[in-house]
Amino acid sequence: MFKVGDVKEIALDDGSVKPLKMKTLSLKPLMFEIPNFLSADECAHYIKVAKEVGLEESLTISPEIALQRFRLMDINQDKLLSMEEMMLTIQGAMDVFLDKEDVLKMYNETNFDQNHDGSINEEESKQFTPADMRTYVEDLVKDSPEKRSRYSEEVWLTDENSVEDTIFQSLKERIAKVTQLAPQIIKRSDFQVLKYDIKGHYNVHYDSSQKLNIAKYPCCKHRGEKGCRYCRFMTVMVYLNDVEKGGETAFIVAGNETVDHKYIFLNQMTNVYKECDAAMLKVKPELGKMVMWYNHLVDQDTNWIGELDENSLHGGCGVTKGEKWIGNFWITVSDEVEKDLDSVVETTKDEL
Ligand SMILES: O=C(O)CCC(=O)C(=O)O
Ligand SMILES: [Fe+2]
Repeated sequence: MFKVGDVKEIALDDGSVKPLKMKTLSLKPLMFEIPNFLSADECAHYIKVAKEVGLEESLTISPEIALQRFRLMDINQDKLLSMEEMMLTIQGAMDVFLDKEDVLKMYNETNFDQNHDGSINEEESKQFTPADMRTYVEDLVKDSPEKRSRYSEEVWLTDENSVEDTIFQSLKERIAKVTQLAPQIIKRSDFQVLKYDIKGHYNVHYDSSQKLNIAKYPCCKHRGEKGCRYCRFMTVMVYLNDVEKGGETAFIVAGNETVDHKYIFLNQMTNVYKECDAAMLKVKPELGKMVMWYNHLVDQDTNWIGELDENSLHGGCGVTKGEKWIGNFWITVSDEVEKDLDSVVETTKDEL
């Protein structure tokens, strides 16, 4: 039905003269781009509102969880933590991507590697605590934010802080039109503005959650809710400015037949700050351009949100000149199409 490279015209009913041009970028994940989805004025508007509401640093792993996760990863179980294993330990616990030189420097500046052989044996591992290592790594990334898994600032634009904002309301209508989803589903999704400075980036991740233990972890109704999983069926992302250099969005395994997570992890392929060029598909940030993709496959029985699409792994490459602003619209649904359709009816009733 879709073919990579195909362009489909979508006429808007809002008086726009030109139809939008939607190009298919990939089938795995199913992904499209629409240039000039937002005008320069609209982009400037979101940047202004984001600044007014106030941006905050984007976080990944909280310091408490980092401490819990610090179990030394002796992958080959030889009771010795090699350089690579130490790099993966720090990555898994703190979402920080060190290279060999950084680990050697850490060993030189601390007493972790007492016999100076470049690895940590059982005896040495008992001489320091996870907290010692965390303190060292936290200090290191203060000056080297490019080693973090994510370096950006963000703000959420919600109906509370933006309900009067007609530009924001019209964006939702436009998204409903191009995604062909009910406006009410779009309405309860989340919109976030992100800013990246130089060295800003976001290493590889999924925007949604795996469909494990559905009964135990139902779809979250609200962002930040605990004990649930993200059901972000689609991501709609708009670039709000032209980036002088860098800042592409990288889909590292787009179009691949299989996705080997172990290989990706062990080879540090998730580090798009360093490995951006290795990605299968890269999208260049351009003012007003929108990209949208499905984070999930379609369930054959329900015709609604299915398994996570493993090919949707992606990240934001490092900004090397200028700054980068984007808007993310996460289309959030529930597991059951009936529930979603009911809520559509409910919301419509509320509005009458
Ligand atoms: O900055 C980008 O290009 C990607 C951002 C992203 O993946 C996210 O915010 O979830
Ligand atoms: Fe993302």
